[in-house]
Amino acid sequence: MDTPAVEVVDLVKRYGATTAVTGLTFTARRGAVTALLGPNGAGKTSIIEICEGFRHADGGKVRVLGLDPVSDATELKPRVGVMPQSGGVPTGARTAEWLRLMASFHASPIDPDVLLDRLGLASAAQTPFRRLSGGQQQRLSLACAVIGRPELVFLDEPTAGLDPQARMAAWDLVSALREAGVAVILTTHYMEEAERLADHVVIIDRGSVVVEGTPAELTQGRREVRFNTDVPLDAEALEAALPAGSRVLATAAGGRHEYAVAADEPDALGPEFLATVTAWCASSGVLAEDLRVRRRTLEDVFLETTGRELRD
Ligand SMILES: Nc1ncnc2c1ncn2[C@@H]1O[C@H](COP(=O)(O)OP(=O)(O)OP(=O)(O)O)[C@@H](O)[C@H]1O
Repeated sequence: MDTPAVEVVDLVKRYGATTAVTGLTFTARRGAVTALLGPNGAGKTSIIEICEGFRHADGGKVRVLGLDPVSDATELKPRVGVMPQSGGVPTGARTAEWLRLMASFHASPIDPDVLLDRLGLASAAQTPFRRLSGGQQQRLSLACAVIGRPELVFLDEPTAGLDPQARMAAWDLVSALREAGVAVILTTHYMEEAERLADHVVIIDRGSVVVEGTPAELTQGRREVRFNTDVPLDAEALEAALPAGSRVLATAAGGRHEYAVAADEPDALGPEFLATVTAWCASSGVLAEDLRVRRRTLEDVFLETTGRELRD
């Protein structure tokens, strides 16, 4: 049981001329939720599908529960739960019937009726897959991934498109799996989801890890000063007055000029830093309104490490 749930070392994946994963390394612990975050096209699905044994790597090492996902696929299959992004359920299959069939392939499955109830699918038990709403189809896929009580489950965007109630139910299920000692590898575009569920967050951009840690480690000590003014400021001059590595982000909205000022290092934004900002404003004859020091969220860290420009 000492081997990690997933160990990825120097992973490389190419599609023709595109290198989607460029020497990526991370480890996911057993009994923990590991979230892979990244902008569109960062390489998350490629990594997950290689770990699931659905795609071949072009370089590096991947071990899942200590085994090779391709050559040990038969041994891994009953121990690993997979939630396919596009359902994987025949269109005519009825919800409960399909889940019972999936349960029959496992030695000690979760009771299908309990799972249907838990995921709010009891009223759709007799409905064929094609008549389920998108959110119901998504929840049935999630149920299929966990029905066999896997040691490890891969969830690729499990709550994409779910309404808030269904998302909550999915979060409760993921938390319950973790409590039961299951390792969960999750991709998501919802930062709140990662912040709530993940023990470890790996932020990926352009096929490599840009930063990783617990949500607390990634956000701890990281603060920013926000304020707005009715006249534009010389942001470069403010930046020059602050300790090296500080950044001033300016945006204009509703006739106001808004500023977010951040320090480079965690804990660098203290009382003196704040005093420097307000003194600079005073010397420029500018009143900083709605001034506040706020803790930065995982979303702030994500945008800072992966940039703000749109991806393809
Ligand atoms: N089968 C394929 N053939 C060619 N290129 C592909 C293929 N699958 C993925 N890619 C490319 O590899 C890169 C990584 O894609 P991937 O789907 O792994 O990213 P992702 O992080 O999961 O993105 P998203 O958040 O949009 O789901 C992208 O540039 C994508 O266009």
